[in-house]
Amino acid sequence: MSDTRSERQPVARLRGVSVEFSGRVAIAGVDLDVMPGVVMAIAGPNGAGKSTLLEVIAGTRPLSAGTRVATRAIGFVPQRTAVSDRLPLTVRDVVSVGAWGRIKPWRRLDTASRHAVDDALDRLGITDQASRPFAALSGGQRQRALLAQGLACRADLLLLDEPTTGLDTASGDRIRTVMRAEAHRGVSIACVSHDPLVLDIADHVVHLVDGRMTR
Ligand SMILES: Nc1ncnc2c1ncn2[C@@H]1O[C@H](COP(=O)(O)OP(=O)(O)OP(=O)(O)O)[C@@H](O)[C@H]1O
Repeated sequence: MSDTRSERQPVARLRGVSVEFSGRVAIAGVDLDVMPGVVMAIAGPNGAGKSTLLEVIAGTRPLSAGTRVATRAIGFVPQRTAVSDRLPLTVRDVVSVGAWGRIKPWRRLDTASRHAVDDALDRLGITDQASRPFAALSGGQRQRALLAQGLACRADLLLLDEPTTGLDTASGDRIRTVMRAEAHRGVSIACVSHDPLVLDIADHVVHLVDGRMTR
């Protein structure tokens, strides 16, 4: 997490970033600083380039032009619909994957990692679901488990793709509460969302239209 020296440095900085797919522009000329301890929402119509921008921040999408600098640890929280129903994993297994950055995959978790997993389950209100198969959970519980996985990464920047879309009220409330609490702890949140309640709790909103930031 951020120390005092680096507190006001961006956790990720994009300058003049463009991404094209077969000559078709997905995002164009984006300048963006993601600052520590903020919730930044990324909004815009379908096809505007929101997910592509999230991938650029994550460092998983090659740039056609521009630069990306991100020196701190990044965690990615996928949409529940992007995760297979057939994974033969318990909820605790899914959350434990978040700790794999600090240990080797499938190794026994060390004490600090076990605490991080327990804490993440507790904060998302799914401790009682920990032994159940991930596939047996409701949509809201699955999305909570995936955010818990993100918390277990102990990243400086968490990237979320539509974390509350189509969820029950209690799950949406819990997820937004955890997003704000993480920002309060100094973690930066960048979140693609159409949900007005997420835009309400954001410190700022990046609007994309046809791949360009409009404000
Ligand atoms: N892997 C890919 N190959 C080709 N084109 C792509 C790819 N990924 C995205 N695109 C195109 O890039 C543009 C931006 O897509 P992106 O998924 O980033 O938009 P979005 O705002 O997240 O859309 P949505 O809200 O529908 O998820 C679209 O025209 C899309 O078809």
